[in-house]
Amino acid sequence: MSSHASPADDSSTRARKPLSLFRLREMQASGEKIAMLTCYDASFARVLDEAGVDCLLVGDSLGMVLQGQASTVPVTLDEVAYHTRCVARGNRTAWLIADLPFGSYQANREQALASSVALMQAGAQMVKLEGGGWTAETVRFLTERGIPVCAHLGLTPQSVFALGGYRVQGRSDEGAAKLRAQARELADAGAAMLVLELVPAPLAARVSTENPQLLTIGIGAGTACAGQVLVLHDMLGITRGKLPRFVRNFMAEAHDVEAAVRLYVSEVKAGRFPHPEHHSY
Ligand SMILES: Nc1nc(=O)c2c([nH]1)NC[C@@H]1CN(c3ccc(C(=O)N[C@@H](CCC(=O)O)C(=O)O)cc3)CN21
Ligand SMILES: CC(C)C(=O)C(=O)O
Ligand SMILES: [Mg+2]
Repeated sequence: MSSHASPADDSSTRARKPLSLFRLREMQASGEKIAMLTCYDASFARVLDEAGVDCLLVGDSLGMVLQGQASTVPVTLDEVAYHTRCVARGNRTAWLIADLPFGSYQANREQALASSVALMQAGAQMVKLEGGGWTAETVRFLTERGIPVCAHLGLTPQSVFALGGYRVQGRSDEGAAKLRAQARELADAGAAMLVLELVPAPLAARVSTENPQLLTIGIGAGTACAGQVLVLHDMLGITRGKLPRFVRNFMAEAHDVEAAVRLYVSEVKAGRFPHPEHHSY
């Protein structure tokens, strides 16, 4: 093989090896940002994978963007499993994460295990659950049984009715200290990844440096996390109504969906998204 790469051999078009937790940790160690998007079907999975998205999240946001519900609370395990099977068929190399929906893991550790098994058997490689404190025991139970877990702190939408709205979390000193303690507990319990949603950028930065064993993924959490995530329909400009400030419409700067997704990936990798002023708190 020639060492001179032809255009067709360029790294952006060359078939990529499937991502692993090991590879994601290498990326974090080398400072390469992780680009994640939500994904709910096979067609988008193929496009996102080919565009270089590192992680696909079958988010329970599907309840809002696909089903038209007012929150993620009505989403069922069967629905997430169905969309996970769809995404798994279209995906080739991206790391595939599925959300445990509301009510599928809160009862006890055994319920969380059964729900996680259903999502893993649907094709997920990692499950995500919301909240801190009581969840640490569940995270330990799952990780000890071979299930990679992503935790989720800050704005946890399944608790929207308890939180009183989609609001920035961890703004007070007490709130920030609590979130930091919960992140540490989740890391100690074996969580490999942590989504930080709608938290002040300095707090997300602090959690990231305090827990090097966690792959932190920010959404409205500033630039310091190991990676970023957005809801696919938001970054493609499809979502109607008032959008969170952390959203950027990449379709407005691109001629087709794949180009918009490629732009998102390159902006995340270059540290140009999120913009500290426009997309952070
Ligand atoms: N389409 C979509 N995008 C999302 O990012 C998303 C969902 N759906 N569904 C589940 C949750 C809900 N999310 C939300 C919803 C609203 C705000 C919001 O209105 N934020 C305001 C106020 C923040 C504040 O200052 O307290 C903002 O300007 O960002 C944020 C996150 C994030 N998730
Ligand atoms: C926004 C991400 C983190 C999520 O949990 C979802 O899409 O459900
Ligand atoms: Mg979710």
